[in-house]
Amino acid sequence: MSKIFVLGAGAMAESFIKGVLQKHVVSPSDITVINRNRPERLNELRRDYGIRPAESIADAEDSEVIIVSVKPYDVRDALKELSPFLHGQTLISFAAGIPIAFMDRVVEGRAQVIRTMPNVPVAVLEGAIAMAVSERVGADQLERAKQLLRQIGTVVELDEELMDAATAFSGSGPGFVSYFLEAMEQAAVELGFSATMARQLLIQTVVGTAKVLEEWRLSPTDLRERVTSPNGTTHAGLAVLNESGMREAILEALTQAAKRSREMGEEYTSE
Ligand SMILES: NC(=O)C1=CN([C@@H]2O[C@H](COP(=O)(O)OP(=O)(O)OC[C@H]3O[C@@H](n4cnc5c(N)ncnc54)[C@H](O)[C@@H]3O)[C@@H](O)[C@H]2O)C=CC1
Ligand SMILES: O=C(O)[C@@H]1CCC=N1
Repeated sequence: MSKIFVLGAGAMAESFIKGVLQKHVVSPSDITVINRNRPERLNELRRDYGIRPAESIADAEDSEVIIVSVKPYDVRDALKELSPFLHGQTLISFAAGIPIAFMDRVVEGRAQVIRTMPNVPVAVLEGAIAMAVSERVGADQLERAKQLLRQIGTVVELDEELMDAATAFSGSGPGFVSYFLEAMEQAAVELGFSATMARQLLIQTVVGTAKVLEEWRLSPTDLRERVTSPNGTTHAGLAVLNESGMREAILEALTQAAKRSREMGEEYTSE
């Protein structure tokens, strides 16, 4: 694989680096990372992964792939700084909400822009990666980008108008699932468990559930029905969740998350 330049050294960038290095698709010395704040962060990443801290943004010039992993409100400035060093490289953005047309405009067409919404499980090669591209991206570059991202997760290409929704349930998804688990863990503690003991069973329950859904090709409705015995324990618990409006709350949570993605796109790209 070619050289990769990573712009921004936060949580999502680290997950990406961890994932691609596990697959040996690129060697650590071929990953150059730049960060605006906290220079010690680059030393941490060098120590943990062997990546190369960038000397300056100009180092992007030598890379074939550039990962944009700065916060949405930093994308404009980051791309402006990057722009003089672009000459057709593939630019893969992780930023929530920021449209392809805006990025194309800021870099004045000097890069092939691919908008993605990955999630943190790319670090363990179990990412869910939504991807949108414009017609400006060449077939070869698109294929190479997909090959890279497929190493670290499932890639789903979709129309850009669906990216805000994908951001809500797969980008933010690990946060929502963790929230549910936080509540389960708290309940387990109330029921007499230690948090550590409960977590062991809870995490395995989520991993096992996901695997059954995937391997047996069941819908969540099918699996829920298999687990729910008439008048049994699951039935008793689900009755409470239904009465409490859990389903409506989830719908509203994802609607608001998607709306926030759209809003960020508008807020941080207005001239
Ligand atoms: N954290 C997550 O689970 C996910 C995040 N994303 C997206 O990934 C992007 C990064 O998110 P996080 O890693 O959570 O953020 P973060 O805040 O942890 O990291 C962003 C880093 O970018 C650096 N930065 C800002 N401007 C820069 C510039 N001009 N040049 C170089 N470095 C610069 C900051 O110093 C910071 O270390 C965001 O756009 C977010 O929407 C997407 C999917 C999931
Ligand atoms: O919360 C956020 O805005 C980012 C985007 C998806 C996950 N984290």
